[in-house]
Amino acid sequence: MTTRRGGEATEGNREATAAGGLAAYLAVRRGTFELDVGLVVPRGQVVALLGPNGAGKTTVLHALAGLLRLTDGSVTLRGRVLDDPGRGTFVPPEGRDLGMVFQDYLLFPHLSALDNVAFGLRARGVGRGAARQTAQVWLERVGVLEHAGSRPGQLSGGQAQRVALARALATDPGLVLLDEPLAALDASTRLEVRGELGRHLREFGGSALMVTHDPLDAMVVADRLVVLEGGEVVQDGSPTEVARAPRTEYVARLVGLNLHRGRGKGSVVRLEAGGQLHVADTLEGEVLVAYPPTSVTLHRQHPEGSARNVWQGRVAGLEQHAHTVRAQVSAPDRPHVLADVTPAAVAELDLRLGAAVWLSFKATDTHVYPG
Ligand SMILES: Nc1ncnc2c1ncn2[C@@H]1O[C@H](COP(=O)(O)OP(=O)(O)OP(=O)(O)O)[C@@H](O)[C@H]1O
Repeated sequence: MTTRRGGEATEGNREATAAGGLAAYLAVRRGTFELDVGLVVPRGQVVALLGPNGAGKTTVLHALAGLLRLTDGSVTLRGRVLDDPGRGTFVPPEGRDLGMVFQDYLLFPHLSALDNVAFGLRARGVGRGAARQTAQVWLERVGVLEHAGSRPGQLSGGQAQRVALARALATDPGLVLLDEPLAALDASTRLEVRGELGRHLREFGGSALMVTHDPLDAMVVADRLVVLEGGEVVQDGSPTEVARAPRTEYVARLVGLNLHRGRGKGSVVRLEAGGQLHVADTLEGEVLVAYPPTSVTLHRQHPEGSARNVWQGRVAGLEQHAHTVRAQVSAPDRPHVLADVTPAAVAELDLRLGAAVWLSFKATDTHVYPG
């Protein structure tokens, strides 16, 4: 084990052990892919793990669950070492103090909802009566007690999801792992379950880690977002921090902002992709500049007015987003810019792929922060 890795793990361990949570340093090699992630989740905290396809989210879950062995690093939960290849420690999945709500981790079809929830407790040696009693409490807590006697086949998606959550939490695990727990639900059920999920995960008494592709699920359910790209953590912060100051193009798209990298000097930022921006905050050196697509206006002629950032490009993409149209404007030696316009403006400006347009936005609509 390298010193750096050992050092990080020890520091994380100390923090999370004090709070009874999860401290992990995960190094996993799978063919050419390398995961290299430090993760501390105190008890009572819900972390959403986000990232593009192939970023390593499932690898993290599987490594924590013991379904995949670490190449290097360690996993400590509630002060107990679960995995540490350097010391030859490995606790198999069934010996870990975990609850799982995986997309493919289905309820047992032949058992009632009550027996599904009681199953995990029975497997941990709890007597039949006590297990069923605890299961009942949990079904009530997640709001599906009236379906206690139903088999999974008789439950709706939302009800089955609640039973799966009750099953995962009933054993009082130190950590619950969730893999896209809301993905299979229809829009209105999702809205309802999304609101409750965060509360249950914060209140059950352990740490929670949820993989999701949906930024809204992450923002509403989680206290903290951890974003992975290429097997590494590229951003870690509260939903508000991440939404306000994305650090990569992927995160910027996720939270719906334009993001450019550049070098600040006074109130001007010279952009890496070419050109320069006028900004309101002055920051010297490597910076990131973010601004919302709603602040960008498109014109057919060179615009009049006070906006300081103006250049010409061509429409390179048009996408319908609820009640607006998101246009991508590209120009040689300039960064791509997203602009939200109304369908009426699309018609009025005769916006179509390849059309020449001027874009403009104000210096005061930009947010500049260290890059
Ligand atoms: N069995 C395997 N053998 C070798 N490489 C693998 C294996 N499974 C996954 N990988 C590689 O590991 C990387 C991370 O995969 P992982 O499934 O963890 O990503 P993910 O973030 O969960 O992606 P998605 O959002 O698509 O589910 C990918 O590049 C993938 O090609």
